[in-house]
Amino acid sequence: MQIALWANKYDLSINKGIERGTHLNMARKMEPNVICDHSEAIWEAFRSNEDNDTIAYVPNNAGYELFCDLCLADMLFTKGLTSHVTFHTKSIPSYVSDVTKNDIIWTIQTLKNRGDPHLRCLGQRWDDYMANSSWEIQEDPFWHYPLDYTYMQEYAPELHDKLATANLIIFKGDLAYRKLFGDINWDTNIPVDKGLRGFLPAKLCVLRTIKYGVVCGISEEVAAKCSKADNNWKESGNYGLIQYCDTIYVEKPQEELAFPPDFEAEEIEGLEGFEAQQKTEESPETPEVEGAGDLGQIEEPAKVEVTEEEVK
Ligand SMILES: O=P(O)(O)OC[C@@]1(O)O[C@H](CO)[C@@H](O)[C@@H]1O
Repeated sequence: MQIALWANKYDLSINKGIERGTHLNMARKMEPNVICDHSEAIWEAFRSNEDNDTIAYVPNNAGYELFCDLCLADMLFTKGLTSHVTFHTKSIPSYVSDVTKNDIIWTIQTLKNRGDPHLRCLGQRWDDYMANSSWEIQEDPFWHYPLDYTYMQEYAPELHDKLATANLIIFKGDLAYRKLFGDINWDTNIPVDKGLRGFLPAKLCVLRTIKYGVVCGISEEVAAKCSKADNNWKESGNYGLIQYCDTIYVEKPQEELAFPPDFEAEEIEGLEGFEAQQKTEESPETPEVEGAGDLGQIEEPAKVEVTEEEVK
């Protein structure tokens, strides 16, 4: 999970420089910077499931982050912790590197044709999982609507119902975090279930490096330690969260929010014309890039002294 978490550093905005083979080392180095770690509860959710072991995976950036997400899904699948994975993708990217269905297909096909036998083997295995429907990809335009996820049930009920069939939903990345927690400037110590404001189609977890000010589930003490270690801790991408929720917070404060979206369902449906237009445009073939797969230069992060008890 930590490997998939720290792969979230590699969005196009902070990936600079080229350095080979450093992701595992980086994930090890960054371990103390996971300032909220609900991994045990997540593993327990995998272990305790009785009749439903489907996982819904909501990936974030294409490229190296997606590769790590596929590796995590592969590990859960091959270890028997799930027998089915649905990858939920945006129909069109909100941010240039957001994963689409084509990115997953392209990644798998590219791996299948690599010279490296390990990568080829992964590509072949994932292609087989797709072919026998153990893995599937489901696109939905809701993911790129300007709506936080509390609006899913109303504006994308089928997507909500599909997520509700999962034992666990894995959300990746900063943007998903903002949409989960409504882009609200919460006090960091607001409990995760409260921040979700009733959005809980199934048990969920989020793997996110913090790149923006929305943070929940962190005690005041831990937040103070982070600020002391790094003034820029909410934007640097050097602090990580592995958070879990399986309890519905009943009170719905949605009406009290200052900025409810100011448009009707028909206007959202109007987006369909735009999507149709996008689909008719041929996407250019992706060129073979020198050094593709290399990782970004890793800056030494400021370490935060947080005790094991504090991150749980
Ligand atoms: O979502 P990701 O890839 O982890 O984060 C990339 C990012 O640019 O996208 C978000 C929305 O613009 C920002 O909060 C964030 O900095």
